[in-house]
Amino acid sequence: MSTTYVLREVRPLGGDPVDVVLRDGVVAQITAPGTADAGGAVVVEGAGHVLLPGLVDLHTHLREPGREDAETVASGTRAAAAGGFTAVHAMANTSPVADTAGVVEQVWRLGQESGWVDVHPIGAVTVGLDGERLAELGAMADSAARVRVFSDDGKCVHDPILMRRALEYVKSFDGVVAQHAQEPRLTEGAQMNEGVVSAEIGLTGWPAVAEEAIIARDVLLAEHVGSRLHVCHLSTAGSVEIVRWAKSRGIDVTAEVTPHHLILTDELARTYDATYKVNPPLRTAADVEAVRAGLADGTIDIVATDHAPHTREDKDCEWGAAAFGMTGLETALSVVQATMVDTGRLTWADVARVLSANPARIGRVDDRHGRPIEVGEPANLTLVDPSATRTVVGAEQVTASANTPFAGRELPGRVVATFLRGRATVLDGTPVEAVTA
Ligand SMILES: NC(=O)N[C@@H](CC(=O)O)C(=O)O
Ligand SMILES: [Zn+2]
Ligand SMILES: [Zn+2]
Repeated sequence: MSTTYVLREVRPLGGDPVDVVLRDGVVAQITAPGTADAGGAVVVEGAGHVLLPGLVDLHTHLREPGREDAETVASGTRAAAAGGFTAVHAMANTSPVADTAGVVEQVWRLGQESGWVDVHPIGAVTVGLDGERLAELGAMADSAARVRVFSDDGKCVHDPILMRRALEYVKSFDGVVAQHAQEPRLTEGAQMNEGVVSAEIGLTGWPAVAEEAIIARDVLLAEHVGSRLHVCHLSTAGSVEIVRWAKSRGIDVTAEVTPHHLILTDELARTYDATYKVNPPLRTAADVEAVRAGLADGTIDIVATDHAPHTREDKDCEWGAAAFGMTGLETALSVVQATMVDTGRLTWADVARVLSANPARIGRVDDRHGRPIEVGEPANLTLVDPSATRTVVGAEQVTASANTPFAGRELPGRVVATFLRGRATVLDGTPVEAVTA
């Protein structure tokens, strides 16, 4: 017998309060506030709390296999649940690279065993991420992991003929190529955004054009072959303009922005604290405004965390030697609330779209995730207290790594509870131990 939950006086998508009953893995009942029968059920008091579909991350680095010292599937998915997620797509830049059916099935199985969220492995586009030969995309698609998203993330598929072939290939199984848009020659030795700050502090710059040139090329390739393209972690005002133009032409492109690119700027590089070293780099305040506007008007489809855990040895060193990347699963929703909801640019219904329904659709897991909150739907849900505030402490994060850029910052909102198919993975803001699938 599974536990029945009554979510008392919660506000689905920020709307009017209702009671929501979860039983046998689904939303069993939605009734007037205070009226659901609590007999035999666990009651979660939710007055003022917003109920969202479980969040879906299209871009998570879980590091297993290969860098279990930074994160494992178990620790990363636990962090995901704490952040309100019920599904994550695990990037392929592991060791070995997830470029065969064997490796994606291994990650898929580890996800099943973890039980915190559904793990959907992303397959590499090229063998070993080396940009030279296409990986066995079809074998990964047909595997038990049912891969639909392919990416060499961490590296750009820069050879245009390989990119074209990949876009053509994924069409046969409704897949998508998620591009890490970085022209390699324009970014050799790059350490941060190219601009006023890089010139002043003397770090090698990563120019906006290196991102924009690849996105422009790829939307044209996607149009030419009639395929589906997804742009990872878009970060510049020019990139937003190109995607807006491509969509106006009917090109089948979707785009993501990370929480950190919605709030942080390259001014932080002046600290020389490598926590702020990330790829693509933090950009200018004008870029931050442009990506917020692009997210608000639908040019940017989703927020994806690009959760990139790294060990202290790889981050607590001089800027030039440090790894690129920052954690994000446990702060994503709060950053979206701070930058987009509390500023009046998105409603909670919009948040459900950009952090759940749209990523579920792009990753083709929308039969289970990103669903409307209705009777009979799978109970993949997250309950948020938007009036709470918290100060982020790196060492208190659930992820196995401490490289959060928000340490010491006060952020709004707190994930109170997360449910995966009606089972609580988080209650009272704390992961529920001993979960099994
Ligand atoms: N974002 C990063 O700075 N790093 C990512 C790779 C990537 O997303 O490009 C990583 O794997 O660490
Ligand atoms: Zn990337
Ligand atoms: Zn990434």
